Amino acid sequence: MSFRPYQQEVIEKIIEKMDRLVVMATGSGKSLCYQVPLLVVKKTGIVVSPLISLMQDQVMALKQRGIKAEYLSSAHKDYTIQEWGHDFRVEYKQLDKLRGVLLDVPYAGLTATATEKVRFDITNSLKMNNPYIVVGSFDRPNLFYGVKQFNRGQYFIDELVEEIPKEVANGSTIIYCTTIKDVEQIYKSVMNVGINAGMYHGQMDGKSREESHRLFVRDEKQVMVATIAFGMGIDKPNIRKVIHYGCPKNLESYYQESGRCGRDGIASACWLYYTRSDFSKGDYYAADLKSENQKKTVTESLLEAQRYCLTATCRRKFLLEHFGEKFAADRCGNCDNCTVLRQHRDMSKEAFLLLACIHSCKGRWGLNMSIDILRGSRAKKIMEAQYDKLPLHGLGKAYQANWWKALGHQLISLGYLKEFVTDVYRNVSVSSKGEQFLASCRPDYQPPLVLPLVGELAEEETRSAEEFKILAASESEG
Ligand SMILES: Nc1ncnc2c1ncn2[C@@H]1O[C@H](COP(=O)(O)OP(=O)(O)OP(=O)(O)O)[C@@H](O)[C@H]1O
Repeated sequence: MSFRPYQQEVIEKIIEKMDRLVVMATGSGKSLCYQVPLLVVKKTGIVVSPLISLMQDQVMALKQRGIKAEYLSSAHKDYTIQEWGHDFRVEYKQLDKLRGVLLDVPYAGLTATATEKVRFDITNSLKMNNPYIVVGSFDRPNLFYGVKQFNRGQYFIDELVEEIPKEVANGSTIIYCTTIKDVEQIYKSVMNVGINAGMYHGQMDGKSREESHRLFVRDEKQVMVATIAFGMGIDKPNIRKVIHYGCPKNLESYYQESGRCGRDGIASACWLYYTRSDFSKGDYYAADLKSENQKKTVTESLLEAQRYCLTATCRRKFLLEHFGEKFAADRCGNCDNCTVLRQHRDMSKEAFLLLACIHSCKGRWGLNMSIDILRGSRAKKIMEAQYDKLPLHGLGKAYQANWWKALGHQLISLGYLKEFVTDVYRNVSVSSKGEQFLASCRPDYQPPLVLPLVGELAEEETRSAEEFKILAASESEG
């Protein structure tokens, strides 16, 4: 066996008793970096893990190789660290106390998703002494990334189940759900079509979870339907598909969970299915949080996950840049946005209306307000602000609200609009690029703005575009 990038140097440094911080992609082989030094120096190591399933997985794999290992876990609760991306886990901050007990023992922090701020927090909180820091690429080139919009209901579940390979030889699949109720429903549907599936969530007792995990790892269950309790650290080489049924709360979780896919390096796919209501769960996620700052962070993180779902540009580039890694090309050629041929259309007129309306609202509202104005709403808040008097009021009736939202999100992802969080509210304003576009427009002329028809923009496109043309013509005649 030869080492993978960084492994040898990291192993050597720990043997030299240097503290280390290792940030390497999912599936890149971080475990070896702390396991091998212990075997070489023949000493016991303490591994602190954030998830019970991760401990089970590691202990199981070590025992299979004849290495003595045990785990101690909290009795009932499955800890997850969704906040990993923005804040270093509070309990982990206490690990520096071990410094006074375990003298002359090197510390190693290993993660797949730490941003620069979190790296600093880790080395600081663990009082790392002149740590050796390794930051590898986050890219997983063999993974295909794709996103689809869905509407809740049995019809969609049947469609989703159809996409699961029926042959065990085709590898296994994980379906991540956002609620236990969804896990149970999808599990039932998968079993109904004769696919041998397992289930894993935090309300199952420890024994059933362990059994379910074991059967999946041994290929006795072909599909695992799970909440994110079955997440980080699951190391099964032949997972060919990771499906997210519902948008995750943040991209750190998404990267970790989708990172279970294709760990043997063979081409595999990560599909994320979102439904629009997923994006309004920010309040729910933030409900238990005390500080305004934490609430804002959760809202912003969900917003970033929403942007990932709605972007029409390269998904890999988007993900990598989220983690602060520059991806030189504009297209990776291995995501839906880079490979699917999409219809395009000149949306200059519609973009002009939306930008002009948002401009009139002066960044004081979210996207929905401008859409309501364009669609001619006479709701109280519109009348109170006298937005019904704007010349744009009602000019966008021909399109559904969701169509306008999809256009708005495209304009955000292309930099014509900026969405930002104030308190916990999401406001939208016109960016300088959008201002430039507006400056080049007149009511009867807009320079071409050709956009791909993604998601809801593609739906009802022909009918609405025709109606819009008729409406626009009658407005200009009148
Ligand atoms: N040098 C190597 N040669 C071959 N296989 C390796 C090597 N290093 C690690 N692996 C294998 O790669 C897989 C992924 O390794 P590991 O579980 O340590 O990844 P990780 O970096 O901890 O990922 P994650 O952050 O996603 O949990 C494992 O199956 C491991 O056995």
